[in-house]
Amino acid sequence: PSHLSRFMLSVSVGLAQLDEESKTSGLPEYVKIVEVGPRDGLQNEEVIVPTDIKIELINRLSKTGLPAIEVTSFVSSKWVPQMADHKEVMRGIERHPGVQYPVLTPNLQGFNSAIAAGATEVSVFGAASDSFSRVNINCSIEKSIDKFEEVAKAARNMNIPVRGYVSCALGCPYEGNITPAKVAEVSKRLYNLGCYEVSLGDTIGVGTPGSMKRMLEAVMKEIPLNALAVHCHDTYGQALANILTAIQMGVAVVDSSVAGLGGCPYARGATGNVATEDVIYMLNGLGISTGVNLYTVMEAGNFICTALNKKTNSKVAQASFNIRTVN
Ligand SMILES: CC(C)(COP(=O)([O-])OP(=O)([O-])OC[C@H]1O[C@@H](n2cnc3c(N)ncnc32)[C@H](O)[C@@H]1OP(=O)([O-])[O-])[C@@H](O)C(=O)NCCC(=O)NCCSC(=O)C[C@@](C)(O)CC(=O)[O-]
Repeated sequence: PSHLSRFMLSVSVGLAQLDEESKTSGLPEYVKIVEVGPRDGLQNEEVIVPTDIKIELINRLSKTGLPAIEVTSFVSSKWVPQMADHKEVMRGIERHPGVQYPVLTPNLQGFNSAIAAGATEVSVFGAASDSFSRVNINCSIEKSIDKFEEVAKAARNMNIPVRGYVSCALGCPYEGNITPAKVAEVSKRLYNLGCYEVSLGDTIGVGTPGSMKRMLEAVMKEIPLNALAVHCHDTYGQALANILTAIQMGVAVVDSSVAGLGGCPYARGATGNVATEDVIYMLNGLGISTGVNLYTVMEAGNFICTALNKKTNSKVAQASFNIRTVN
């Protein structure tokens, strides 16, 4: 719609000036967005989303300029039936040059299936809470590290990059508070076993800029800043503030989910991830480049929300589509 295009154009006109500002503000000039909607978003839908809809969503996201799209999980379909079509999705998507397509692999069995289906990047997912680890992947933190080491070893032999998640980095649905020291310890172990990047997950969205800052200060003592990402859920409405805090501390990789889809089946009450649209809008406003076209992400969000018959969680998409209705 023309008014929406005009709005986007006016936003982009201001970007050149803002770009100059970000160079002097101490903020990163570029932030990499890792789109997790097709996995973290769709794993939490009550209905099983048809495979062709997932493939179409990923294909649309691939055309937005996003540098990384988490595609699916090679986990047990008894545990997460929503991801049971992992092979078909992995094989069905169009891969665009310059876009990474990571998939979750909790153990060697998942890794081997992922590689057989054509995966070229994998993620292991640990937790800073032993209780959450047991509920989510059926083993202690200690045991999970052994399994991740097996994955990392196999991946190294094949030159497959491995990303690592630390869930419950700002709180656990079963244990409550998690100390920054524990998050730092698990992050360091993932980094040392070969994860090129560690994504710190506020799985239930309870963090605040204060707890984010304290947690990052502890983690940054153990692993390099350029190996850190943040993964914020928006349960308490703090996600953008938490991300801004992380960016101000130098973190330059942010996970987000188109239309704010998401949650974790093993963290009751956890709502969606921060919406990709809202993150891009904020970064655009800060003059930080992402290489991602906001409008086409909104279109992809509109596609999946229409397919799922639900309302977007993105405030930016809601506002933009409201402008359309009003005009
Ligand atoms: C991890 C397992 C598989 C362990 O499950 P397990 O039962 O402990 O595994 P097991 O080794 O004892 O094997 C039992 C059965 O599972 C099968 N199995 C074993 N491994 C696999 C595999 N990789 N793929 C497919 N099947 C597998 C295996 O073949 C066997 O099958 P059976 O003989 O009974 O028919 C299970 O607990 C599981 O699937 N959990 C689901 C984990 C999950 O996907 N959670 C949600 C994502 S995490 C998240 O959302 C947080 C994050 C990442 O977004 C960050 C944040 O927000 O904080």
